[in-house]
Amino acid sequence: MRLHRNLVFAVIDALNLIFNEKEYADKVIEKVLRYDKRWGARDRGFIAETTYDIVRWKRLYTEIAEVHEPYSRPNLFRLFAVWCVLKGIRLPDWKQLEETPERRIKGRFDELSKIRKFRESVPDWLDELGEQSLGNNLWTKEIAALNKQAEVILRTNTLKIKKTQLQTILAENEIETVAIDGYPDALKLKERKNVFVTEAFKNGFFEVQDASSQLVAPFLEVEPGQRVIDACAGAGGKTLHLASQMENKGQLIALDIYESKLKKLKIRTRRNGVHNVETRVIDSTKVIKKLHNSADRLLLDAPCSGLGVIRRNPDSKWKLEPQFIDRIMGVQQEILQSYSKMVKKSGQMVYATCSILPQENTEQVAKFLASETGEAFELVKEQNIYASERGYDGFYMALLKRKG
Ligand SMILES: C[S@@+](CC[C@H](N)C(=O)[O-])C[C@H]1O[C@@H](n2cnc3c(N)ncnc32)[C@H](O)[C@@H]1O
Repeated sequence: MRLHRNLVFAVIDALNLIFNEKEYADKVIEKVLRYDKRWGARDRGFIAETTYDIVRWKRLYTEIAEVHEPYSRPNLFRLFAVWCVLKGIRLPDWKQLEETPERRIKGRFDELSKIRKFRESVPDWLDELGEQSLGNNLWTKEIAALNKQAEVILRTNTLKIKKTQLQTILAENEIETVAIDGYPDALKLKERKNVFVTEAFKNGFFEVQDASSQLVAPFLEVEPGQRVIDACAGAGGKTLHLASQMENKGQLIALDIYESKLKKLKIRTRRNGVHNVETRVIDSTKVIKKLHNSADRLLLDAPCSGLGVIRRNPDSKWKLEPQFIDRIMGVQQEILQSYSKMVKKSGQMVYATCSILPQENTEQVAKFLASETGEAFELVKEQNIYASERGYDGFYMALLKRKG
């Protein structure tokens, strides 16, 4: 691979903004990719993937390069040099990469790879928490799987098109996909491509949604004509899936505490040809009270640590703090306690997170069921979805039924 100076400089700029200015990696990449309109898909891919790679392996690379925060520009180049050496890419004779100690880098890599927190590039506290919560074996496998680059998975919008038709249309645009067993609406891209520029996307024929996330809406067992509430709807990834499972019939109420997210959801419903969604901002407890005892189905896709999706957000390894996890666990129980009252007798709800920690998952559900409000519910089934077992994001979901 031949390295182009302007692309590498863009990576260094991106790393500076992410590591030193603490900006979000996805936003930074969007910004940096706007630097030069002439860059093609391969150039853009190089910038995005190299930046994400160095973010993902930050701890390992900084230990190897022996550099510390805040990173000066020469030190960011040292991290880049480590990336090149470990990838087997021949270093160009640029001033910034002079005197790169290639043998020492390889030696340090071999040495540090023996220790999980360095090999898998995680902070001490997270490595300890992962091992305590999941046990040594599962955590070791899981963190390795979560450090792999996520594949691009699409969910067919069955309101508009059949999966096989979508596959044909994409193939005509040189986007080759394969179906995935056990995920009825999913298509996996054979090769990473920007699918958002396609006519098929603009026509609302598909959404980009991880395979594990595609299991959540079906778990709720919705039917056309029901009243369904999606109480933590965000920008609506699962709302749209629920709408297609309801065949656009019945009432789907999407709630969130952020109006900005619900606005994005509205735009997506239009593209998807979804007509049965109504959005409401939770700006007081009244919004929830008005809906008490009214829902046939309720989805609680709760805010969480996001530890199951670090393949997609590798910088969350560096942004996440133990205090945040403690706080969000309080919010999760609060959501279970107060929002479950929206379910009517014999109705069902799903509590889901994109976390792999039992504290946020099965233990939250057990605590809820043991509480006064929870007595009205019974657990029908629950599922832990591990990245190391399925190859997709880590998720948890529990189906609970309100007694008749
Ligand atoms: C895991 S995300 C939801 C993702 C979304 N369901 C999707 O599939 O795209 C959790 C959502 O919960 C929202 N949230 C946080 N605290 C909340 C609360 N107390 N009540 C309702 N929603 C909340 C967040 O704004 C965020 O959009």
